[in-house]
Amino acid sequence: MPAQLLDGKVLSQRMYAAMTTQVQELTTKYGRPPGLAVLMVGDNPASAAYVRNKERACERVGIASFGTHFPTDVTQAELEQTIQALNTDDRVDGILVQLPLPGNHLDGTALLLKIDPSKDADGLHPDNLGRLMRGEPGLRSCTPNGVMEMLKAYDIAVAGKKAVVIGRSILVGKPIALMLLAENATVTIAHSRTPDLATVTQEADIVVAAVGRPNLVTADMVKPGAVVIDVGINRIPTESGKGRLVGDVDFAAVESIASYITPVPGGVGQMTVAMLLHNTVLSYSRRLGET
Ligand SMILES: Nc1nc2c(c(=O)[nH]1)N[C@@H](CN(C=O)c1ccc(C(=O)N[C@@H](CCC(=O)O)C(=O)O)cc1)CN2
Ligand SMILES: [Mg+2]
Repeated sequence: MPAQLLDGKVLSQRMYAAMTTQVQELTTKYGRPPGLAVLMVGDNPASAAYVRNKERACERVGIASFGTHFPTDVTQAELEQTIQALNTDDRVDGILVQLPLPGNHLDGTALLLKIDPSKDADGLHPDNLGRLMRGEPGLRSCTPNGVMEMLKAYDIAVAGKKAVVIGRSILVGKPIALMLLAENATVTIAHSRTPDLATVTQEADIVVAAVGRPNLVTADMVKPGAVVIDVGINRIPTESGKGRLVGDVDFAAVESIASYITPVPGGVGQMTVAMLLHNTVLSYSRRLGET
């Protein structure tokens, strides 16, 4: 029997519907909508598309967006001043810097440190990452939080399960490992220096692939009945020249072995934007003393 799809499209639509009502009520109560500021530098086409998706999603649920687009040669000081101004702008509840930054002249970590942690919609400030590590409330990073939301929505038990996370990035690998641990999974983090990756993943009840390499996870690496979460986003060339989006998992082969699997597109990526909006509303609510 093929695996059941974990449908990020359906789940994110459901979240948007609920958020639309919530945002309407909050806007009436407090006299202003929640606001999200996205800083985009340069013109990487994929980043521009993600930023457009974020702005469209905000518009759909009634969140105000304050997008700022900078040329590639913007200075670090100019970006830091913009962040400082957004920190004190009462219309803004969430701030994020779209990644990756172009060139080598900008220090992304230094920019993140400038964001007021209570407005850190991406959950990437060390304060929020530290809160995650300590199990304290804070803003959680969007993609990992979206994965946890998917597992919850499909009633997939995590406690007591063996989870293998492939990838150790600060954006996905490390935070998802901590979130699975917080839900009492036994977590292994594998990476490019892990010898014999297949032996490690074959043990897993839950596999999370977050590396950015097409077909990294093949059928022989997956235990029958495992839950497979594909966080990879890889655009591969096609004859038409348009390119095709694939994840890190050989979907066609793994689908017949796993119990649940996320598609790409239409899986985790959809949840990333939904969780960003969720964080913006959460930050607004906390800043106004709602929660
Ligand atoms: N500051 C940040 N930068 C980046 C993040 C992030 O969370 N914060 N994540 C990625 C890019 N990203 C959001 O920024 C993102 C990636 C993918 C999707 C998505 O909806 N994917 C769709 C397919 C879309 C397509 O066809 O290209 C899907 O999987 O269905 C949304 C957001 C790196 N940078
Ligand atoms: Mg996806």
